[in-house]
Amino acid sequence: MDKSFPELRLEQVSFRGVLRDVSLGWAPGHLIGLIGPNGAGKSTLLRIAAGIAHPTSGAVYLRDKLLRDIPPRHRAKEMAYLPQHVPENVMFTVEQYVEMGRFAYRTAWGSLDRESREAVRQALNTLNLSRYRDVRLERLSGGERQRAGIARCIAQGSRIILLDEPISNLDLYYQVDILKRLQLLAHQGYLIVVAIHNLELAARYCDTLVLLHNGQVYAHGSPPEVLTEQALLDVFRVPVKIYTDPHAGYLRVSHLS
Ligand SMILES: Nc1ncnc2c1ncn2[C@@H]1O[C@H](COP(=O)(O)OP(=O)(O)OP(=O)(O)O)[C@@H](O)[C@H]1O
Repeated sequence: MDKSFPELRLEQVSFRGVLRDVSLGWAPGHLIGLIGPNGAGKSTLLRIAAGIAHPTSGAVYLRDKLLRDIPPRHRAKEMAYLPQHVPENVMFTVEQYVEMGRFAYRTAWGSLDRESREAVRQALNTLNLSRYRDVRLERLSGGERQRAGIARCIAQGSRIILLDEPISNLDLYYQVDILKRLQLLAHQGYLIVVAIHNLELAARYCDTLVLLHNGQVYAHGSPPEVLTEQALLDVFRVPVKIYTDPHAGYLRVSHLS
């Protein structure tokens, strides 16, 4: 497939005054960072892109098909979605929870095939959760539970992965580890979209950033194109200095207030 062909497309999407006339298109092979202040509409946009909420006007397309016309089981083979909060009070073990990511592949008897069991094993391993496989989700720490959510999405095996603040509860090691893994997956041909508040990590690992402000796209492009001092002042109301770290070579965002 032509990598520049938008796999997932939002066309003039509006939602109850929360999103206004949002048009975006993303191709496989990219890690996209969705940034913006609290209440800007990031979660709403991801829910709409995942087909969990429907736009009040406009449309979402997965390649040439309207997303809302694709049955849930087929959609699950195409895209995975991690909500902002992984449920706490559930009785399932970590393994059972990650297995739910494979629901589209369950046999008519509800069992998992070999490929699914292997996908679950690998995802638990990748997220360093193998030793918790028989522990109930409610017994995990916030960060461990978030990693279980990411494991469930990765186990799903779909080429589009939408993650709402996947690193918000993670320690520094896992923040970097997860972003590196997502970047690698994206560059192997996945389309990955993450809502993220850490602007420096977003700049470092994402190929493209979308800056949302009051439900509209304020800027969309490469990290240096989007992260400008004026844009951050306009959107976050914080004066910042943006510069390239002379030692690391990465963008730094320094608060001036
Ligand atoms: N179903 C809904 N109907 C109407 N308004 C909603 C709905 N869901 C969310 N909102 C409102 O939309 C706004 C944007 O919410 P959203 O969760 O998308 O923001 P966000 O950018 O993800 O914020 P945060 O960084 O705090 O997670 C909020 O003011 C919220 O109250």
